[in-house]
Amino acid sequence: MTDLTSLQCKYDEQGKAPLEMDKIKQLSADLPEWQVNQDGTQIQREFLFKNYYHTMNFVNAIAWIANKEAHHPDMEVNYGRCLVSFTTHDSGNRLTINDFICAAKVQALLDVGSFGPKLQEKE
Ligand SMILES: C[C@H](O)[C@H](O)[C@H]1CNC2=NC(N)=NC(=O)C2=N1
Repeated sequence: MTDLTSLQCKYDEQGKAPLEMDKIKQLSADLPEWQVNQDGTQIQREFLFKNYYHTMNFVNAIAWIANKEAHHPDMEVNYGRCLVSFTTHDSGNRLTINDFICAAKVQALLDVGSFGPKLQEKE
């Protein structure tokens, strides 16, 4: 299967095409920690961090990805928590391939030392 992190968001017809449920299920198998909502319009994951500093470090990295890809998640940010939700507004708030590409890139941040599991453990 294609590694989603190796793809760039698409702004042609493919990037705007809402995904069918079969495709959503297939793509979300690569992102087991993320939840697709019941009607298949949003994918989200909650990330927990030790403190506000680490949370904001992560939020800033997500913002960098979002600006680079021109695809922006909703983020709910608390002291040690960030809820990241992707949907494609330009497609009537449906899921597109771009949501999965960006979710995979956010997920991959956890493999980087300065965002990794140690910083998500409570002190
Ligand atoms: C013009 C600009 O690229 C578009 O409005 C982009 C910006 N970021 C976006 N982010 C998300 N999540 N969905 C979109 O449809 C979207 N569209």
